[in-house]
Amino acid sequence: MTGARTGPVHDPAGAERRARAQLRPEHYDFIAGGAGEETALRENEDAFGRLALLPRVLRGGAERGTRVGVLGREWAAPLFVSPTAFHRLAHPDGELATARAAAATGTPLITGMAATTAVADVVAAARARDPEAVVWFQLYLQPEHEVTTALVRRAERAGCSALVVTVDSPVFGTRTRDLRNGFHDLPPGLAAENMRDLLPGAAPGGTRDIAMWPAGWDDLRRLRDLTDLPLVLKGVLHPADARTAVEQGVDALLVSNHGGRQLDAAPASVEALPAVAEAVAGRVPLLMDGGVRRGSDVALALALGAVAAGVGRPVLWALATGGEDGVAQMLTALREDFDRVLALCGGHRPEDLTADQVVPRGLPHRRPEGERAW
Ligand SMILES: Cc1cc2nc3c(=O)[nH]c(=O)nc-3n(C[C@H](O)[C@H](O)[C@H](O)COP(=O)(O)O)c2cc1C
Ligand SMILES: CC(C)CC(=O)C(=O)O
Repeated sequence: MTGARTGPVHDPAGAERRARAQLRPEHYDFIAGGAGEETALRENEDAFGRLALLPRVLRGGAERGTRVGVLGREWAAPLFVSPTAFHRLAHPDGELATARAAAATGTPLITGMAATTAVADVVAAARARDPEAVVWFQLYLQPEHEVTTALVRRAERAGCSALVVTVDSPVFGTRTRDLRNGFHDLPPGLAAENMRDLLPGAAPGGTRDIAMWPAGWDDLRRLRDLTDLPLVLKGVLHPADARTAVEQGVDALLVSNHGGRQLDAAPASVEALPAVAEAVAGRVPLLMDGGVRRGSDVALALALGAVAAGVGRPVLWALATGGEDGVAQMLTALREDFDRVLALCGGHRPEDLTADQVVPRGLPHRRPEGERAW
């Protein structure tokens, strides 16, 4: 059979099940959980399930490629690793394993401020695999400007090529599972390493060290003056905010409901994407994350206006069960799955996917007068 599948099998549900069996229950819950009743969390995946892709046919066999350009760099595929906290909860090698796997597969990595490995070590691990590896740093603006400044300098010195400012977190979302489990602090030996020596008092130990704080557009302007790195705003869902962000000179947007961990009443990320894409009208690149589990999810996100889609939890499940190799296999399988979906949609390049190829599942609601559905 020509073109039959040979690579690693992509099995998102199985990966989570296997990871759950490995992890301490409160750590599994921290990763898997969302805010409130976990509606936004569920909706991220369900919303993709409500969308179908209309394939185009007879478009010929021009050479196919998955590369995309983002902020002046070529990415191997329209796929990146979203920032998630505390990778050493999932595996002793933590962020180092994730960074190596991302670099080895040509996948850009957004490393988190709440990492259990210092950003300099994360970037070094990635660059040891690929000197050209793309690593961005995710930042929560901090109430003390000096702390924000110190974090930005750490990211710059480490060699990160963009700052991803998470703006959906004026306060912490209600993490129902963490409250039930009493999970607030990292186990002994683990710390939010990027915060080391930035706060008075004890060594950094958990979620309490990272302030989620109601920053404003003024604070963003202050950050703009602080650094020449491109700024990406993460967590924008309202088209008016997207417009303001573009006017303020932001370099890219990451449309996200934070994996359903902040506002539980928020729409699924993919549902918010079309209005943001319309507001931005191509002036800056749009990234998205939330519920991306398979190649067709990436394709749907691209068709609706994103240039690339990110994965959060799938990375942690793969890390928990397989360390660096597990993450590399997952990223490879996801890229191959996307490549196949692209081909099946009649596309040769990611940009070939267009909004007219996205249709809601189910019978059409409106039919010409008097016409029967069957
Ligand atoms: C365990 C965990 C920790 C996270 N930590 C952060 C973080 O520190 N900063 C941030 O901007 N987003 C954080 N996120 C949100 C992710 O960046 C991303 O938006 C989300 O996980 C994407 O959804 P997915 O998990 O369905 O792929 C976290 C998500 C999870 C699951
Ligand atoms: C512990 C936080 C700093 C990170 C987190 O859980 C999140 O952003 O969802």
